[in-house]
This record gives sequence, structure tokens and C-alpha cells, in this order.
Amino acid sequence: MTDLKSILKLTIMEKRDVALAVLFGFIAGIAGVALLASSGYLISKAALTTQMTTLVVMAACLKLFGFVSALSRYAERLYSHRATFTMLSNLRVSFFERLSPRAPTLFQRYRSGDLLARIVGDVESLQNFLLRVFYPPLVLALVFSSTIFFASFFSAALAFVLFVGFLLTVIVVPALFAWQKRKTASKTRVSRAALSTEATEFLYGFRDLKIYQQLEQKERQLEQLVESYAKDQWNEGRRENYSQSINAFVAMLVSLVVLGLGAYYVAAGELDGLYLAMLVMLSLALFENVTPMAVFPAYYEDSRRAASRLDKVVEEPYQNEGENSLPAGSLGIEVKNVSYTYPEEERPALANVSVRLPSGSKTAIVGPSGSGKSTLMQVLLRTLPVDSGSIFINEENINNLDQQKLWSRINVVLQENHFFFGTIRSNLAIANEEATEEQLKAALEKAELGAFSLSAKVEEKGQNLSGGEKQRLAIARAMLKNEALWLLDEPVSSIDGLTARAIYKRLFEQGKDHTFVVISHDLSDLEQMDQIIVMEQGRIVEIGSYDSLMERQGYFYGMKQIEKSVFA
Ligand SMILES: Nc1ncnc2c1ncn2[C@@H]1O[C@H](COP(=O)(O)OP(=O)(O)OP(=O)(O)O)[C@@H](O)[C@H]1O
Repeated sequence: MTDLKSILKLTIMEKRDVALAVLFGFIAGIAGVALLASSGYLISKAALTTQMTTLVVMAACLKLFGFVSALSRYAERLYSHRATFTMLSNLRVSFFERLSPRAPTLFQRYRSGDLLARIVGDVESLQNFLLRVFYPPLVLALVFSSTIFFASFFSAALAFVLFVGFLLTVIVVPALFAWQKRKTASKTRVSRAALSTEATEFLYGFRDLKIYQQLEQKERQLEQLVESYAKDQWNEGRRENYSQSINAFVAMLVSLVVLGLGAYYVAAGELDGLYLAMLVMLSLALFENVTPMAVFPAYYEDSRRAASRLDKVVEEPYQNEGENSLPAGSLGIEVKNVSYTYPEEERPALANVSVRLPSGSKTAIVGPSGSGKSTLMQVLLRTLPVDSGSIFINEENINNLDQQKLWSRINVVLQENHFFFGTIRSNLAIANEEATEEQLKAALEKAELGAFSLSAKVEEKGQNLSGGEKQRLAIARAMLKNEALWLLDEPVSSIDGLTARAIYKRLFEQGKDHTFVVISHDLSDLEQMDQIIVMEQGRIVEIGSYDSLMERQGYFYGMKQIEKSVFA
């Protein structure tokens, strides 16, 4: 039940609708029992009496019970479904709120298809929690206790039989199936997640699979997953039917016992024969209500697993969210003894890194691939938490900063930037919604994208743009934001040297007093930077101005010599 704690809390928040659903469920159930019981009584009475008034009153009662039962069932459905959909929407909101701060490290732990299966499939599964798990036992307990109380006025023994029937069909049989289901561990959810994960990967990698002629093999793998998912679903359906049949069988047995025992008491003169048909009909109608309990174990287990899979995604602690914001004006950074190792990796991506990036300075970070440059950028952005050490911006520890407020002060261009389906204009507007048409056009010009119209179409993920165009659009976006700190991770790696030089020139003109941190593989034009940080295997191996590093003839000098010999 602990797995269901959070979903229970969200359900109870809808207390008014839940209470009304229980109330109308009870009225519908009891009216149904009254309808059949009174019809049994009417049949017996009609056989024994010729008094028309009694029969007319009884027939009117029958009609009334029929109406009440139908209307209450409608109201029960209305309130229970309303509560369910409100609860589901609250669940989606609260899940997303807990998910979003964990987003930066989420994909290190989950594959996107698995996440999708959880966010969509598991949340959907929880719609059954209120409808099939939470309130049917409550309604049944109320209907059974009132009916048993009523039956006890006619025969204590028959009331006891009904009570035993209640224990068997509402508690014992469902509990047995719930226990068995838990033991056999439903594989359906796992195979659904596996199918979703592989299908997503298949779609992402479709082109590469085709080029490497691996499409058929992957398709076969997917077909196997589909088969196993279908088989698991079929097995689950079979178990559900089995549970339903057993419950209906037990219910029928109880009604037979009521009939047999009732007949015996009538013969023994301990029960008025007038009531026998009524009690048998009452029993039949009462046990008709237990049908939902047959599917209870399946839905209980389903809800428990779905809730625990959702909780697992958001249970990982994430870096404490601070509240402070950065002061207006220029920003300087100090990194002190920062280390970071990716989860499940042995080698640190950053090892004891310390560096000062004074406000208004222009810093380049260079080093071989995999040396930790992008990781340093990510810890500066706080999208990765540091394992040890601290980072200060204007003497404020970034852990004390509100993440949104921190990001609002940084212009970021990453190696991979996302572009939304829409137009150039809509993709630029996410950086500055208030930018005028002129400002948007000016940003495009400065990023050497002047030939593009603002209304030009952008396909999903910017598929219709070249690698260099995407980088220029990302730079234009950062230029529109125009904050005092720029973090640029290989912003011009796909752009030709001449255009790249022109873009840098405009960037540095625009951000004359701003702080720039630029990761670059290209070692040319670094003379214009105030300092160059050289990284290798997660460490800073050299730091200084272009001239001082060249004079020192160390690591950077060596890299320059190699570059010269390669391009000579
Ligand atoms: N998500 C990740 N999970 C595990 N290890 C990672 C992850 N991202 C990077 N690494 C590892 O961390 C190290 C540093 O990677 P990083 O991306 O910071 O290097 P880089 O210097 O930016 O490389 P490049 O110039 O190729 O972009 C590498 O050894 C890399 O394999």
C-alpha cells in the first residue's frame, strides 16, 4: 500500500466527488437489491393473497426501486469519473513538477521510450485506481452490511451465510488472486516498456539502420517484442477471466446455500415461507454487486506497479533548489576544486578543476575530445551537480541560486540545440518574446543568416536546416537574449572559417563588457581571448593568455604545432 500512498493522497483531495460516488454507488446497489427482493416478495404474496391494493403498492415500489437504481448508477458514474479525471490531471501536473528539476540527469538513467511508457502508460493505468480499486470495496461493505442487517430480521442463520459470502467474495478470493498476481509478477508492464523503448530507438535510428542494412534484424527483434507483449496481455486477460469465474461460482454457491437452508427453515417452521423467495432473490441481487471485486486484484496490482514505477523516476534526489538571483550587470565566475564523475563511470570527467573567469573576460577552453570541456560547461549551467567543490558567480554559490533565474542570465549555445516545428521567427522568439521585427532581423544578419525570411518554415528538430544554419540560428537566438554571460560550446564547429570569424567579431562587439566562455576545437584566432584553458582527462593542464602559452612551449604550443603540420 505504501506504493499507492501518493496516488491515494491525490484521490482523497477529490473528497467531495469521491464521497458522492460512494453515496450514489451505495444507493444504486441497495436499490438493486431492494428491487429483486421485493419482486421475490411480490411473487410469494401474489400466490397467497387476492388483495389488489397490496399488489399495486408492491408493483409501484418495484418501479420506484428500478428508477432509483438506474439514476443513482448514473450519478455514481458521473462523480466517480469526474473525480478520476481530475485526479489524473493533478497527477500529471504533480508528476511533471517533480520530473522537471531532474530533467538534466534523467536520460542518464532512463531511455526515452521507457520514460514515455511511464509518463503515458503508467499514468493512464492509474485511472483505474479510484474506479476499480479504491471505492468498490467501500460501496460493497456498505451494501452488504445494510442487507445483512435487513436479512437478520428474518433469519440470523441466513444473514450469517450472507456474511460468510461477503468475506469469501469481497475479501478472501480477491486477496488470494491479488497475492498470486503479485507472486507471478505481471510481465505485461515490463514488456510494454521494452516494446516502447525499442520502438523509439528504431524510429530514431531508422536511417542508420537502413544504411547499415540492419533494418530487417531490428524489425524481427521488434516483432518478437510485440509477440511477447501480446502473449503477456493474453495471459493477463485469462487470469482475469479465471478470477471472475471463481468469484461468480462462489457467489452462486452462497445463493444456493441460502435457498437450501431457507427451505429447511421453512419446512422446520422457523421461517415464514412468504419470505423465502425474497431472501433468495436478495442474495442473488446482492452477489451481483461483487463482479467488480473479481477484477480488483488485477487493477490493484496494476495500480501499485504503475505508481511505484512513476515514483521511482522522481525519487532520486536532485540538487537543492536555491532561491537567490544574480545581481544585474556583469558576471564573473570562480570554480573551486570541482570534481564530477558520471553515474556508473569510474573515470572522473572533471578532476579537481579550479579556475577564475573574471567578469568581462573572454575565455577559450580547448583540449582533446573527451577531456571534460562540455562537462565543465554543464556544471557551470548547473545542469549537472558537482560531486565536490563549489562554483561561485559574483561570489554567490550557484547552489543557492534559483535555476530558472540563473539560466535567465546566461546566453547558451550548446553542441546540439533544439529547434521547434514552426518558423524562424517562432524559434527566435523563445529567446526574447518581446523582440521587434527589426531586432529579429538584425540578429539574423549578425549571425550571417540575413538571407532567411522570418516566416521561413522550420521542420521538427530543424531537419530542413543544415548543420551550420542550425548553429547560426542558435547564435542568433543567444544574441537576442543578450545577457551578460555567454556559454558557447563549439558554436561554429560546422561553419566555414571566414563566416565563423565574422560571427565571432559581431558577438564580441555586441558583448563588449560581457563574460564569454567558448569551447573550441579550432585553435586559430585565439589571440583575441583574454585567457585560454587547456584541458586533458578532466584536468586543467595549462592556463594563460595566447602569448604566454606560446612562450611556455607546453601542451598548447604542442597542439598548435600539430595543427600547423596537419594544415601545412
Ligand atoms: N552522459 C554521459 N555519461 C557518461 N559519461 C559521459 C557522459 N557524457 C560525457 N561522458 C564522458 O565524460 C568525459 C568528458 O566528456 P565531455 O563531453 O565533457 O568531453 P569534451 O571535452 O567536451 O569532448 P568533445 O570535445 O568531444 O565534445 C568523456 O570521457 C565522456 O566519455
